[in-house]
Amino acid sequence: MRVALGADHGGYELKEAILCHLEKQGIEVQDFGTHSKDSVDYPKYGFAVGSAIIKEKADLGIVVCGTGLGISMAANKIPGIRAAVCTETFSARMAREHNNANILALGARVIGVGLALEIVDIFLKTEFSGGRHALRVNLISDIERGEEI
Ligand SMILES: O=C(CO)[C@H](O)[C@H](O)[C@H](O)COP(=O)(O)O
Repeated sequence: MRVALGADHGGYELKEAILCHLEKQGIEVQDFGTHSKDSVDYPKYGFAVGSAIIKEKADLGIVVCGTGLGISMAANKIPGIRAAVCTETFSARMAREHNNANILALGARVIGVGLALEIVDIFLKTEFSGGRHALRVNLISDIERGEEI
């Protein structure tokens, strides 16, 4: 599995913890920055991670900002990206199982590192269950294409 990782300054420290956690497990990680706590603009990092997924350079993405909100909004502007903000493990599992989310968004000012790493592990190990959920995810794609549903 290849994971694309990105954060703004608010998410920088949690991103570093996630990077270390995933590398310890032998997971291939592409780090799109930011690389310090200096103030930066979160849309650039949401775009970089989302683009890596769409270009098939990574299988799943993880983005982090203060709340997970702004960076997920930016990533979700890319057609084909389904970024889900998760603050607990149940939503992380459902985001993959039911919504086929391809990016996990975390808020470093909302949850602690321990919970964030548990959420990451669950998100990465859960498979999309397809079936009726695939039909619904396809309807999201129809909306992206400007179709009426
Ligand atoms: O985009 C956000 C909110 O949706 C993130 O939490 C940012 O990290 C936050 O807005 C950055 O705020 P700062 O005051 O510039 O550190």
